Amino acid sequence: MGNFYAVVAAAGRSTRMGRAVNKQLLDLAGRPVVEHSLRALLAVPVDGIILVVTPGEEAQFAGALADILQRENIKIVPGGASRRASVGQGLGALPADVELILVHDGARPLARPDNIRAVAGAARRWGAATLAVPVKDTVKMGSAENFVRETLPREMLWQVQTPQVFCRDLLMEAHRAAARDGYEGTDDASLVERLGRPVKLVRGEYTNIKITTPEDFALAQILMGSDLN
Ligand SMILES: Nc1ccn([C@@H]2O[C@H](COP(=O)(O)OP(=O)(O)OP(=O)(O)O)[C@@H](O)[C@H]2O)c(=O)n1
Ligand SMILES: C[C@](O)(CO)[C@H](O)COP(=O)(O)O
Repeated sequence: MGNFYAVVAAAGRSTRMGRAVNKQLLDLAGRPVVEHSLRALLAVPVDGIILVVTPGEEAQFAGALADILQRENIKIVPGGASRRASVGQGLGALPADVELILVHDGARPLARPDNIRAVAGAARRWGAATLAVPVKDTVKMGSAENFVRETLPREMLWQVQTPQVFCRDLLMEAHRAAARDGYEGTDDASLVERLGRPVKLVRGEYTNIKITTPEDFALAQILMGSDLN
């Protein structure tokens, strides 16, 4: 298949990290968090990356990533008020001839190139695919008063990650429909699901964590220096 581009969403506010600086610019093993995410994609390889950052932080990202930006085909664009809007901004900056689109969180620095190749292969076959891992804990649905309503069937539950990969036309249609309907969702796969189209689950690694809270960052520091990822 033709051009394979990535959109990396890095335009969040890092509220749950509770730090003044964008979590994607924190130093993780000598590099900004987001640089690890970019390097994993470039190793796949992808043909180019649109890096979506918080409006007003473009210069900060450009400075922190100066070396890699000089060497690689990476374009920085400002994001939007929600993750869906930010990815939408990234989609708008893609070249016209892109056929396969990968969407990744800038805050997932531990994605492995072999897993990324696997999810891209599944998207080529099925149209849409996401990395995911089977849920390990028992998951219960709670009521508003915190009483258990239901124990969900664990053998069918997956914890969904990024990268998620899509054929261009399908992802574009899903984003147009979501924007039209005011549907935000928490990932891109859910925008495709609501069109009634299949999304293939590709088993990834438990180490592909998203840095959301300070304990995630501490865990990422441990994992980065270990042979577990
Ligand atoms: N308007 C937004 C919101 C989120 N993201 C990105 O989507 C990914 C997943 O979001 P999350 O981890 O929730 O990041 P934040 O929104 O920054 O976190 P918080 O909710 O704690 O503020 C992150 O890489 C984040 O930068 C984005 O590009 N644009
Ligand atoms: C896209 C994602 O990382 C898949 O797990 C996740 O849904 C992002 O959610 P968040 O609420 O924006 O952290």
